[in-house]
Amino acid sequence: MGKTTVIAIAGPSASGKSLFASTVYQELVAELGGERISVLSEDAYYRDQSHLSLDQRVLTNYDHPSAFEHELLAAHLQSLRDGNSVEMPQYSYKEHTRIKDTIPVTPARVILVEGILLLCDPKLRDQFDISVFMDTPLDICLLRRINRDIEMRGRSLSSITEQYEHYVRPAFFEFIAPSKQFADLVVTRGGQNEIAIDIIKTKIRQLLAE
Ligand SMILES: Nc1ncnc2c1ncn2[C@@H]1O[C@H](COP(=O)(O)OP(=O)(O)O)[C@@H](O)[C@H]1O
Ligand SMILES: Nc1ccn([C@@H]2O[C@H](COP(=O)(O)O)[C@@H](O)[C@H]2O)c(=O)n1
Repeated sequence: MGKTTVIAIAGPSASGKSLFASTVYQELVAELGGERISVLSEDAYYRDQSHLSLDQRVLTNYDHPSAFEHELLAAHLQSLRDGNSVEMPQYSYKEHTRIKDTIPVTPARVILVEGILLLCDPKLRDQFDISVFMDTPLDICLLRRINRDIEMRGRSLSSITEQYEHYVRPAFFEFIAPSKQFADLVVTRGGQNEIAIDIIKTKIRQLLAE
């Protein structure tokens, strides 16, 4: 296997990062097979809070860098670059903590990693060869987050709007928007921007052909 290339996909919550990463991954796996591409999620590296009660866990600010174990994500990316498999944690948005199971991730020629604060952290930025920022307007993100969090994450409308006002929106202006400067490619509209998906797929095909 040649040198590993890590592609980061960052941007606000519900901007389409997961959809973008999974579309690129699934379309390339259908075309080329899955052995040479892996996907990681920053959300899997939210800190374990199993020592706290559920009432205490809901008080955490999940949009602040301190909520993530970025050291572990950076270490896992380095291990994958070094040719070693890692056990990626799994996270429950309903329980607000990690679950016991992990997912084995094998070293791959191309690693896609997606998450809100990836480009804010210098030790993570050092691990990225290509960085993409999903520049979806914040009002569209909010509408998508409301639908997704009610359907997929077991949230009420009032809990979503309260969390959004106190934590999600402030973190966008303090951490996420300023991190756009570190992106190589800025993608408008979200996870269904077919031209942007095609550009990343073309780059990955080139890397896999080297
Ligand atoms: N371009 C788009 N058009 C319509 N819905 C979209 C688009 N991009 C993403 N979505 C939807 O918005 C929600 C949030 O997208 P997701 O990929 O989970 O965002 P993120 O990973 O950035 O939080 C999901 O339900 C997804 O299907
Ligand atoms: N227990 C948690 C953990 C995280 N969140 C929110 O998830 C967002 C990041 O994930 P995306 O898929 O939306 O990028 C982040 O904005 C957190 O507020 C949560 O609500 N509960």
